[in-house]
Amino acid sequence: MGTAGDSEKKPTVVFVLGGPGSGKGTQCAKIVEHFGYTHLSAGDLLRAEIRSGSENGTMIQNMIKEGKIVPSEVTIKLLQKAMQDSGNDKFLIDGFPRNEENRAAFEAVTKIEPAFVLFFDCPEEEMERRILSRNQGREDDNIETIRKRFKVFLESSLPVVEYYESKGKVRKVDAAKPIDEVFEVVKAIFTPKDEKVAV
Ligand SMILES: Nc1ncnc2c1ncn2[C@@H]1O[C@H](COP(=O)(O)OP(=O)(O)OP(=O)(O)O)[C@@H](O)[C@H]1O
Ligand SMILES: Nc1ccn([C@@H]2O[C@H](COP(=O)(O)O)[C@@H](O)[C@H]2O)c(=O)n1
Ligand SMILES: [Mg+2]
Repeated sequence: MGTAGDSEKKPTVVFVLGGPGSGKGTQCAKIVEHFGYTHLSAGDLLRAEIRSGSENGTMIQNMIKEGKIVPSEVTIKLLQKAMQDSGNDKFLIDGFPRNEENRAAFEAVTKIEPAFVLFFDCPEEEMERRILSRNQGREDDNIETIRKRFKVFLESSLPVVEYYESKGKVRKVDAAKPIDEVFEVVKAIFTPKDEKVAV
């Protein structure tokens, strides 16, 4: 991945946002299969950092348990390294930016603007149902932390979506539908205009 001032082409970045349990990871896996992007989940990178025994591990673990947002500096370093290591030039960045600090810091450090923001819109009751039946052993998938995550989403993450909406960059998808129906809509968003079949 290039840095500011490099002549090399900037990577394509799509931010994938939506409430906890809205289906970001599920849909990203399908986009990867069909469109050749590399999927980087900020939450997964933070969890891997805890497992690696890093000096930030305890801080990250405590913040995730509380549903709080880890300082941008930490998350952006992990994202940059994963982008470099991938060898790809197009990325789905899932669960980031989660607040205004994440957004501004990523832009300042990488000088990358997202191509667009894929936003999964889903009612809270449906997201809660999905998380409580997810069974992936996540320490934050308990009702107490889920409620905190919903609060952070409303107060800190939705304003980021609104910021990109004001720039005309948001592609909003109804995420309450079954997985394959959601993906039909997502597929149309990623399919280049000249490849779309007229009906
Ligand atoms: N459209 C859907 N309909 C029903 N269940 C779904 C749908 N999309 C995802 N799920 C299920 O809901 C759960 C949460 O999905 P997923 O992990 O993709 O959400 P997420 O947005 O990445 O959540 P988080 O923000 O907590 O990481 C998973 O068990 C997944 O299989
Ligand atoms: N930009 C981010 C993304 C995530 N976190 C922390 O990880 C938790 C889980 O994130 P998921 O996307 O996997 O649900 C999240 O609740 C935050 O605690 C973060 O700090 N910054
Ligand atoms: Mg996820």
